[in-house]
Amino acid sequence: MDVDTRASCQSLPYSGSAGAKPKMASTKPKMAVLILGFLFVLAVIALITVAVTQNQRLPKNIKYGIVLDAGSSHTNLYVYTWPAEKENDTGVVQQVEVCKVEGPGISGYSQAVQNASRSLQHCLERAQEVVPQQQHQETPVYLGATAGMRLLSLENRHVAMEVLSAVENRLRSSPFNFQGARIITGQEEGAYGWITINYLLGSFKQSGWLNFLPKLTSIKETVGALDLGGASTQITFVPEQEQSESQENSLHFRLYGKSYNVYTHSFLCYGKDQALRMKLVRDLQNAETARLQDPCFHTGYERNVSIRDLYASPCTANYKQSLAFPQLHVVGSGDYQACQTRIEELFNKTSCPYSKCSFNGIFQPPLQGHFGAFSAFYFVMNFLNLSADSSPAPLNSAISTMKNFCSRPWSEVKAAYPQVKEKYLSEYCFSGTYIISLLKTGYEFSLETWQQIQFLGKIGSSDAGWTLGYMLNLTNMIPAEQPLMRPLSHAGYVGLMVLSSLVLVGALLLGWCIFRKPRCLRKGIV
Ligand SMILES: O=P(O)(O)OP(=O)(O)OP(=O)(O)OC[C@H]1O[C@@H](n2cnc3c(O)ncnc32)[C@H](O)[C@@H]1O
Ligand SMILES: [Ca+2]
Repeated sequence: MDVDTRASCQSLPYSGSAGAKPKMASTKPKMAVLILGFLFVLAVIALITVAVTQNQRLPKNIKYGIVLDAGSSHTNLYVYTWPAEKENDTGVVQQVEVCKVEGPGISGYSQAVQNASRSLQHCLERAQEVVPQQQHQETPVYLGATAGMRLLSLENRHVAMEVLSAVENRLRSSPFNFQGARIITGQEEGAYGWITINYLLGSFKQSGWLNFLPKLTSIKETVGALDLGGASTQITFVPEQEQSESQENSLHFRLYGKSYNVYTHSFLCYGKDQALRMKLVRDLQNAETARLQDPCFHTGYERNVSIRDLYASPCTANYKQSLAFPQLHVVGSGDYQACQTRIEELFNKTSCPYSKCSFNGIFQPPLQGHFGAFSAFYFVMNFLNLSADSSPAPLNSAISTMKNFCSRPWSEVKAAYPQVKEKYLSEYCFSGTYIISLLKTGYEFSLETWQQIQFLGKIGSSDAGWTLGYMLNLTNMIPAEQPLMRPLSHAGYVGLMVLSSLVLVGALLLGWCIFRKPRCLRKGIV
């Protein structure tokens, strides 16, 4: 049968006999339904339009922040960025730039203070390129100096302040919003490192779409932080026992609506450069000649060390003795076991005034949970291929790797890694052995708990370190209480609005078809 599709779905035309009056009573409700239906469809269209247009994302307002990490070995400048409207969310701040300042750390400029400020020039220019010009003035810049400056301050407070004010003047004259340059404490360094990695790993997040039911959301465990610098090392974690035996090692935080009792300790002089100095000074005590055979360097490796420089640090000053020779001639013998024995003498385990200590009589509660180990922990273990992504090589294989690496002659090592800086390459045997001793003997990681350590350099695009946590704290970006959040995301909200509107339209059409039975649905027409 041929059907005229154009006419088939129209309402039935009036078909009474000529001259008969139309039935007004039956058309009135029809009209009312039509008008109501029309208004309903209009309302649904308006609803969808409002959902889509009104709830549209505004163009992103990006903010920037700059932190300079004035470490003992060198200075790094970090540029962070985050969307302004989300600044209280966890995990939204990202590192977009790291610039390594040429030359030594600022504490190395004690003899030529103005050079410390000049050294920052290149990285400040780089930051001016990364941050859009119209935002320079509103972008905060902070400088935090760590163990190198702590040591210089102990040695000569006046010179340390001179260095600090020279870099401060340089930062003040930059187009950014200078917020301060100071020496941070070891406690702060440990705490901010812990905040950084847990912020980046999302450990503070107690969210999910069930935000409004906090009891049901899972609260993640935090991860401990292990930082190894050139002049100090930090250990920070949440112990099982809430009560601490030593107040100076305990910190309390309230972050995103949860309280944390954190243990932290910073060992000044136990960064890897100062630890090497302390070891050499101890070795020197028994030396009769200027030649020192050192098992922590490869056979065939030789290095001259100035005696004056060696004793110039507060870490070694107590061992000062007058020697007949101005230089120490270090000759490598590449023996892991002997090296480890010498290094372990640096950890005094003889007395502990608490129920439990790490070393040097410092309180440390039993290790708890997973740990992220960064800075030199990562540089060294990564070079030695001992920093697998998920869990590290077992302690025993780390030890055999070290035995094997230390025993390789220097000529062979140098030829195998021509692209690696000689200063770093020559010290990987010492550094790897030191890391194992510090973790195993110092902090008492066992074969089992060693597996809980993850050596990490970056988390996402951000370096693991104290700088991000420092900035988050100073810009008040970590709220004490969980910020109120909408139960649905933007996309979820728009989707749900559109879906409900479509369901309403569908229901209306279906109702129309069933109850009004337009001609098209009548038997014989379709
Ligand atoms: O925290 P402080 O103690 O002030 O020191 P820092 O901040 O300068 O210390 P880093 O973490 O930057 O570096 C720690 C040590 O690792 C060394 N280092 C840096 N990059 C390295 C690499 O690629 N391989 C080996 N060692 C490296 C560096 O010279 C330091 O001795
Ligand atoms: Ca550091």
